[in-house]
Amino acid sequence: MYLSGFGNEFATEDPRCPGALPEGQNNPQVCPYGLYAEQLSGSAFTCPRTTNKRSWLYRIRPSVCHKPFAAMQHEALMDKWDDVAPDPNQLRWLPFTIPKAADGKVDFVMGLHTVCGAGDTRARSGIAIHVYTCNYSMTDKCFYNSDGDFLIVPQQGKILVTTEFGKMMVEPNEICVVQQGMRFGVDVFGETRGYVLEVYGVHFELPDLGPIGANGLANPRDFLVPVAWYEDRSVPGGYAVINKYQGKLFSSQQNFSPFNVVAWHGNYTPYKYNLDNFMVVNCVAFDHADPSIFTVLTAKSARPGVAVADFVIFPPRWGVADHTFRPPYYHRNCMSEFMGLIKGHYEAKEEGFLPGGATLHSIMTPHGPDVDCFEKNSTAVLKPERVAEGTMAFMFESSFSMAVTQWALQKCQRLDKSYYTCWEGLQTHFNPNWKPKSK
Ligand SMILES: O=C(O)Cc1cc(O)ccc1O
Ligand SMILES: [Fe+2]
Repeated sequence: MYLSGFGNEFATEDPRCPGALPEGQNNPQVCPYGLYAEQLSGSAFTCPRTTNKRSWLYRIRPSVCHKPFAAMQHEALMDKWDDVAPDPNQLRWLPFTIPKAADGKVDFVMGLHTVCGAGDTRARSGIAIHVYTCNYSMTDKCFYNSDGDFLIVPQQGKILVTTEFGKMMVEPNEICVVQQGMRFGVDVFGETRGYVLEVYGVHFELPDLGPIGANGLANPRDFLVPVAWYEDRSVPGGYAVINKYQGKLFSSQQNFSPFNVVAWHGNYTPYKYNLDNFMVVNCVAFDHADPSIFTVLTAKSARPGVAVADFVIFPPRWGVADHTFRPPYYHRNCMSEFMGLIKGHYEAKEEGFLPGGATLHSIMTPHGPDVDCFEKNSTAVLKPERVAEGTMAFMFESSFSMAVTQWALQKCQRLDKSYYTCWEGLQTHFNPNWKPKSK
């Protein structure tokens, strides 16, 4: 069961406790069912109404009942970018390795590895891109991020995301967003892998549609929000609340489940979205449109039109452009482009870029179709054609210049050193005697 709509004001009660939401006020002297009222603020109190975000949670015990936080070891999570040497090369990773259950239990939090990022969690400006590879459900353990929002892209294995707001089942080809501060746990059902885009200090929004009009791309009604669900469970052995704070992990113990919210209302929530619902808009005449037409969500910077990060997808669609080289053009970009593949293959590179792998084309690093793609599409008969059928590639595009972690460059051992060779065979076709066709 889900509520629907992007950024709506929602109100939901676990059906076991009708009337749990106070009527007409947020802070009654005594809340219904003897619950505690707790506000979770996702924006400054004074933000304009259009960007003001907060929710009221009515819970069995408030979040403040916990033992002190202590630092935890986690070597693969990073937010310090200065101790890695810059590398402007085109980078490609083979599918990131998922730990086998026989080699040890790894849950979502312990399976998070930072690939690249930029900025500063303390200055509240920047991004990080992580992958998660795990084989075990978080047990008597939840996580929350003080540094920013997580946009989670499952690639292999569905994940059951239990949050303070309720539960979301998120399958590959769906995404979910868990915003700053929201506590959540992840259950897995086998070997599991996915990608995470973290943004510090901003939230994701639907992009403006401009001349497209009132409808299209990701429609607000297709965003799903969990309904209230609680468990009144004491955990005498200790329940671990893990916090990412200024890039480091901390753990604190409490003796009850944090998923004890009986009812909540507000507009600051986790949500999920099925990528099949994306209404693709594209060129129906000639030329290749820029990939911004495929933006699902954007985290805006203060500069008009410049995103901290965009989440862009390359969904199945028709290719119909006349007298056009239809695949992506060769280009250099003032933005960083990190790409991942959920399933199938990517139209600019049929080989080498595999589901569960990734590429990074950094600021002004040239890239584009490989040799096969160029040759094939330079001579193809241009009839209407299904493009990217059965596939789903995506891009995290950012205005930040990102550092790549030691883990991603070396430790993970998935960097494909031969990536550059996919362009080496591009021949010159230059013919100085070429003449325009007489009309
Ligand atoms: O580099 C890429 O493959 C992503 C991309 C796709 C596209 O259609 C146009 C520009 C672009 O950066
Ligand atoms: Fe690109």
